[in-house]
Amino acid sequence: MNNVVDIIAGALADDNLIVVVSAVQGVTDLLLDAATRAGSGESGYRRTLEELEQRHLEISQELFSGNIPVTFSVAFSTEFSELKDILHGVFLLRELSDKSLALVLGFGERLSALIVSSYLQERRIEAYYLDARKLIVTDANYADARVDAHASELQIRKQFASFAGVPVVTGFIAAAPDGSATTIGRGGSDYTASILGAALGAAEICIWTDVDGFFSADPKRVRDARILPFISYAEAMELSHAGAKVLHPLAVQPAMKAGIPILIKNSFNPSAEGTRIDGAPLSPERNRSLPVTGLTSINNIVLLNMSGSGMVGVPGIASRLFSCLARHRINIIFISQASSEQSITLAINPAQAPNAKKILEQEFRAEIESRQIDPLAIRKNLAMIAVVGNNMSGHAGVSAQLFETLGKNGVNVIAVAQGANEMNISLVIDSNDEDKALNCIHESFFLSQRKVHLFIAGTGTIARSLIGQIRAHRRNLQEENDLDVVVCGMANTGTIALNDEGIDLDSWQQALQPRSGKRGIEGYMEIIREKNLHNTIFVDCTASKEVAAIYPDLLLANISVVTANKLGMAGSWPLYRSIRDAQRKSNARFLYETNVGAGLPIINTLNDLKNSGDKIISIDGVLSGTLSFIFNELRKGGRFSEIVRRAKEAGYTEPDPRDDLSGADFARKFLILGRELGFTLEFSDVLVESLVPEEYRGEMPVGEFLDRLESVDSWYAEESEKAAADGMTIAYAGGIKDGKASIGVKRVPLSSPIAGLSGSENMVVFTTDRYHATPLVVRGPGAGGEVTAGGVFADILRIASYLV
Ligand SMILES: NC(=O)C1=CN([C@@H]2O[C@H](COP(=O)(O)OP(=O)(O)OC[C@H]3O[C@@H](n4cnc5c(N)ncnc54)[C@H](OP(=O)(O)O)[C@@H]3O)[C@@H](O)[C@H]2O)C=CC1
Ligand SMILES: N[C@@H](CC=O)C(=O)O
Repeated sequence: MNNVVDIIAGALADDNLIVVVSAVQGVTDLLLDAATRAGSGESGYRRTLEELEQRHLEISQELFSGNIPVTFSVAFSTEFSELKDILHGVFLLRELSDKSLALVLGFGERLSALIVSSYLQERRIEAYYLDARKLIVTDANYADARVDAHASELQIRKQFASFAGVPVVTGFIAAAPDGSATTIGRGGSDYTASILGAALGAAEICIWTDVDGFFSADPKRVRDARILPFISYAEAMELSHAGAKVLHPLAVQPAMKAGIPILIKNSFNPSAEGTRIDGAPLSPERNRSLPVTGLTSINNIVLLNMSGSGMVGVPGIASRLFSCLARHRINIIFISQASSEQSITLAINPAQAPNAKKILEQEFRAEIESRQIDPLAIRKNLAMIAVVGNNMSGHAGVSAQLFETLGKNGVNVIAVAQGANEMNISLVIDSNDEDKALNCIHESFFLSQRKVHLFIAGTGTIARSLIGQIRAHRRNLQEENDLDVVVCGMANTGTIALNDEGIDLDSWQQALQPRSGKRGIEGYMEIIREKNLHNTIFVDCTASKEVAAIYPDLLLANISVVTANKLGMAGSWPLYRSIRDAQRKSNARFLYETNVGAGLPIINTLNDLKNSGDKIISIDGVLSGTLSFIFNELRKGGRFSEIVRRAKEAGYTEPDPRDDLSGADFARKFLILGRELGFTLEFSDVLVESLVPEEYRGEMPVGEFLDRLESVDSWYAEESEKAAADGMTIAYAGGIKDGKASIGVKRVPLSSPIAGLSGSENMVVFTTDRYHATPLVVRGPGAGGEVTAGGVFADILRIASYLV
C-alpha cells in the first residue's frame, strides 16, 4: 500500500488521475469462504470475518503508524458492521443468493478504497473514496454481471463532468439497473480501470500488478521466459483469454475500442519498463522478427466430445449444442470440429462438466436413443496451451515447428484449434505434459540456445570421463553450437544427485547423496519420468543387466537413451526385440555406438554400408581392448597376471575383468554385430574360448582372482615363446560369417596386421561386395575411459541435434 501511494503521489505531479483499487490479496477468497459458510448455516463464518477485520486493521495500523484518524475509524467500523449484518442475515436464512454474494464479495474493494483514500489524505493528497456502483452499470446477473458499456459511459461522464482531487474507485463492483451490487468477474479491477479510461478518453490506462508485465510464457513454469515490452491489443486479448493472469481478459476491449494504450507495471518494481499494449502497427523496433509473441496455458480443463454418424451433414446440430450451453451459462473455452463433421470437441471448465453433460444428453436424448449420436464423452486432467502472435499470420511453418517439437518430446496432442486470423493455435494435451510442452515450445520459438537434459546411471570410469568432457566442452557447445548440455541427474547403486538446472560438474561427487525412497534403477526412472523435462536423454554408464532391462520403458516414455552398457543390445533375444520394438513405437532415439569398439565408428560404419546397399560378407578382427592389450604386451615379454592388472588400472577391463578374459565381452560385441546384420542370435550361438581357468570362474572376489592369476603366467610365457620360434605370435581374435561367430586364441604370423596392434587397439575388418579385394578396416584404441566417454558424448550430441 505504501508503494501504491508513492506511485500515485509520483504520477500526480504530471497528470490528473483516477485510481482504481482491487481487494487486498486473498481477501475476496476469504469473503467467499465466509459467505458460503454463512449460507450453509456454519457459525464458523464469524471466525473468517474476524480474520478479515484483523487483517485490514493490521494494514491500517501499520500505514497510519498507530495514529488512525477518527474519520477513518468510523468509516471502517461502518463497513464492517454492514458486512456483519449481511452475513448474519445470510446465516439466519441459510441461503446465499447470487445477489447477496455479489454484495459480500464487493467489500474487499470497498475496504481497499477506504484505506488508500484515507492514507492519501493523510499524506496531504486531496483524495476521496468513490464507489463504482455509481459509475458502472451491468445486467442483473449479480455474481458475474455483463457491463452495459453505453449506460456506464453516460454515468461515468456525468460523475466526472468536473474533475478535482484523486478519486479512489472500488474495482470489481458495479450496480444492476435497480442499484443492487454486482461483480464483473474475478480480477475485474483491471476491467473497471479500462471502462473508466475508455469512457473518459484517458491518455493511458496503467495496470499496476505484481509482475513486470506480459512474459513470453509464465516465468513460474518456464525459467527462460522473457518480458515482452510491446504487444498488440489482439495479442493481449488472446493471451489473457488463454490463461495469462497478468490482465483481466475483458480489460483490453474498452481500451482497444477507444485506442488508449494499456501499460502493465509492477508495483513491487516500479522502475521496470513493463509491457505496453496498443494498436501501433508492426515495426522492426517494436516487434521481434519471431512469429510467436507468447504462449500460455490453462491447466485444468475438461474436453466434451459429441460424436456420431448422425451428425454428418445435418444442419443445426452445432447451433443446438452451443445454444443449449449458452442457455445454461456454460462458457466454452475451445472448439474443434474436423471436416468429417463426425464429432465436435469443446473444452469447458471442469466445475461445469457434469451439468454440461446432463443438459446436452437431455437436449440430444432422441438422437442418442436412436444411436445417431453417441453418449457424450468427457475427458479430464487436460491442459490447453495457446501459442499466440500477430506475426504468425501468413508465416508458413509455425504449426510444423510447434508439432514437431511436441512430437519429438512425446507430447500427445489431443485436440487442436486455430482460427482463420492465424494468431492463436490452441492445443489440448494431458496435464502431466503441460510444463514439458511449455518449455519445449518456448525453447523452440524464443531461444537461440537449446537444452538437453541428461540423467546418467553409473559414476564409474566411463561416467567420470564423460562428466570431465562435458565440463570441459560445455561452454564451447553453448557458444559454437547454441546447445546447453545440462546434467540433471547422476545415480549409482547407493547415491543420487538431482538438479533440474544442472548439477555443478566441478563438485558432482559432493552432490551425490544417499538414496532414499524407492531405490534401484526403477526408482531413478520414476524420478526422471515424474520430472518430465523436455529433451531428456538417459545415459547408461553401468554394466548392469537391471539398467539395460529398462530401456524399452524409457523409450516408450519418450526418453532417449545413450548406452555404453552392452547388456541391452547383447542381452537375451526377447530383451533385444523389445528394445527394437520400443524404438519403432517411440519418437525417442536409442544410440549405442560404444557397445562395439568403444569410441571407434564401427556400428555407424556397418549401418552406412548396409543402408547404402553394400553386402557384408564377413567381419573379422580384434574387438576387445583388454585382450588386445594383454597379447600386445605379452609379445613384448610381460607377465600375464601383471598385464591384466595394468589393463584394469588403465580402465580397459569390465568392472569384473573375467568378463573380458572369459571372452564374454568380446562375444557380446560379435553378437551385437551379428544382430545388426539381421541374424537372430543368442549369446550361446557365439563360439567362445575362455582364458579364465575353470576353478576361478565362480563367485571369487575380483581381487582374489587377480592374485591367483599368477598361476597361468608360465603357460602364457611358454606359448608366446613357442609361437615366436615359428615366426608367429598369439592373439585373441574372431570373426562372423553367414551368421556364425567364433572367437578365441589364434596363432598369427608376425607380419599380420593383428600382430602390429599396440596398446588397447581394436581392429575390425569388413569384407563386403564393395570392399572385397581390399577390405575396409577400422582401427584404433578400443577401450579406456576417455575414448569410450568420447563415443558416448558423440552419441548424446547426435541425439541433441535431432531433438533441438
Ligand atoms: N571401460 C571401457 O573401455 C568400456 C566400457 N564400456 C562399458 O561401459 C560401462 C561402464 O564401465 P565402467 O565405467 O568401466 O564401469 P565401472 O565399474 O567403473 O562403473 C560402473 C558404475 O555403474 C554403477 N551401477 C551398477 N549397477 C547400477 C545400477 N543398477 N544402478 C545404478 N548404477 C549402477 C556402479 O555403481 P556403484 O559405484 O554403486 O557400484 C558404478 O558407478 C560398462 O557396461 C562397460 O562395458 C563400453 C566400452 C568401453
Ligand atoms: N572391457 C572392454 C571395454 C570396451 O568395451 C574391452 O576391453 O574391450
